[in-house]
Amino acid sequence: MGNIALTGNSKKVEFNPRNYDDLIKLTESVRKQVDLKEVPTIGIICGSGLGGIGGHIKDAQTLPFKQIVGFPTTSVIGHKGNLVFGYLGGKYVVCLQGRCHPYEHGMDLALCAMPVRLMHQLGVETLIVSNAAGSANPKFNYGELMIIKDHIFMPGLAGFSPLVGVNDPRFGARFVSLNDAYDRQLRQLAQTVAKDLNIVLHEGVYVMSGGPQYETPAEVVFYKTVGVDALGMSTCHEVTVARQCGIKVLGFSLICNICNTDAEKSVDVSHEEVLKAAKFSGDNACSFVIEFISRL
Ligand SMILES: O=P(O)(O)O[C@@H]1C[C@H](O)[C@@H](CO)O1
Ligand code: HPA
Repeated sequence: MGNIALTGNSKKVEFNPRNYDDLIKLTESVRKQVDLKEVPTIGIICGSGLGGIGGHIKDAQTLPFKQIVGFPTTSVIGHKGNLVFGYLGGKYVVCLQGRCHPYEHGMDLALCAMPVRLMHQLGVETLIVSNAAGSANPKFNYGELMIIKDHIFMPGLAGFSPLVGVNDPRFGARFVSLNDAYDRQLRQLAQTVAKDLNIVLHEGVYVMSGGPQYETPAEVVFYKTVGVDALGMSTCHEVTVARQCGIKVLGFSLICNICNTDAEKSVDVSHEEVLKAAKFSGDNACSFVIEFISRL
């Protein structure tokens, strides 16, 4: 997998993630730096520690985020910060090997969801989005996978939506329906694939907190009470933008820790633990994604 040399203008240029023309310029700069073999109709976003998915891509061309003027950076360990193009499960894909979290970028949700708009410009029609998450469901075990059937977007509910601000209609509708945000047919296919691969696959509700702090036991109880199964700090802003562009979404969480609901118990959660779980179950996640793509 070779890196692509920086071409073009290295001068600092203003980039406004809410400006459609800026998105087109950024897309052109990606096209200039990659020799696209086909239209990538499938996009993948790798969650914490799940970048190994990108490592399975054949005939890969890798473009580091930092070589794309305007692209937000990622500083979180377990997120390499590359766009990888190539073949996975026999299909031509674009993979975000690592993501930009809103807590790293002053809660600029539009900036952090911009890579989804880029994928759309490049031709993506189906997005597979993944994350590492804590579990609030006693039936879920460490290292298992959960398909997201619905989400609660806490920052979005509090006014931090990537769609806040003047809407250029070229991005999509002003008011976006998030019914069926996680495509039912894709979820059914995911269940079939997991069964055939003998992988445990739950289905449940994912909540995105702003982070970067993990939840208190009282917050975990609160989330459990409102029907949350998995807790994380990403994904919902990306899915919101994907739905605005009309991209179909499959989302899944890798359960990396079991969330504590008892303030009398001392239970630490750490990013190291999260990465350990991702390493432990990363192979399952990779096989699942590859097989899923091959059946699309
Ligand atoms: O990118 P994801 O959502 O997988 O990252 C999770 C949430 C936090 O960024 C971090 C916490 O350990 O991992
Ligand atoms: N809470 C929020 N985000 C997370 C967690 C968690 O318990 N585990 C991994 N990402």
